[in-house]
Amino acid sequence: MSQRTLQIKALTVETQRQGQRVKLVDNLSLSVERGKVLALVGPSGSGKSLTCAASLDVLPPGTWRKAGVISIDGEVRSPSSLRGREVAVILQNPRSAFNPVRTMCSHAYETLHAIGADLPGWQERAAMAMIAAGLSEPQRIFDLYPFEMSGGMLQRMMIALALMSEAPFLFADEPTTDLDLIVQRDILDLLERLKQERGLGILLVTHDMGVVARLAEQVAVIDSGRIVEAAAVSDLFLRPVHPTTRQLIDAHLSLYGMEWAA
Ligand SMILES: Nc1ncnc2c1ncn2[C@@H]1O[C@H](COP(=O)(O)OP(=O)(O)OP(=O)(O)O)[C@@H](O)[C@H]1O
Repeated sequence: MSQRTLQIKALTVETQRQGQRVKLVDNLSLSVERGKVLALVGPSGSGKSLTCAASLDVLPPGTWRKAGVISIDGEVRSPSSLRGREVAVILQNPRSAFNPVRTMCSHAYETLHAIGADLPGWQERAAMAMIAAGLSEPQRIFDLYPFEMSGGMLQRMMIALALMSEAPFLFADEPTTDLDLIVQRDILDLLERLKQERGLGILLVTHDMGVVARLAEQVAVIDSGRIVEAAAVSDLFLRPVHPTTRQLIDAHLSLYGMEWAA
């Protein structure tokens, strides 16, 4: 494992509202290690997705990165150079991430072409990634269009596209949100296996504390663009300090009919 740690330092993202500059992400720092999952949790609109987007230079129009440095093992990197090479991405709602008029084969080619890996044998590389992501019949799936696949299959395909790049880090933004419970469990199992077998370093964006408990070692809690608490998962569940953390855990416990032990 050559690259070990991806660091986001002092990231600030701004927008303009009624003539005023507003910070959407405020001086945020995170560290993602190979073979580990760091969960970035927080309420809706707290800045989770913008943190990922700013780190890869794909911010939406009307927002910009005001400050912040991304480095791998201490070497400063331009965010756009990381995308698809050092950092692969999977998103929620896989259906909207695919071009409806292109087959899976075409998507695989495009992914490999974008990183200069569209070399002879690219189809075998694509097929191996698809098998690793749990798509056991890659030759059949190559010919399918998105509308011919279930949400779970599409999420596996998105993970396969991420694996094709052989990037050491993965940003997974709400990867299970729109999937049914059984598929959610399968996708979380798959991410866990990829973390262990490939040593992927995963930044897992979620507001679901169940997903955090299942997959992450470390958690950073974000509220209004700022990290308000960071801890190992077990410590965070046992001794949450910040009110936002307590709210997230309370909501999770009440959803599943449980209460605090003390
Ligand atoms: N293009 C944009 N222009 C202006 N403000 C934006 C833009 N995109 C997002 N925002 C604002 O930035 C803040 C953070 O948004 P972000 O999408 O990062 O939140 P999030 O934590 O990922 O939320 P969710 O869990 O709902 O996906 C929100 O207040 C949102 O309204």
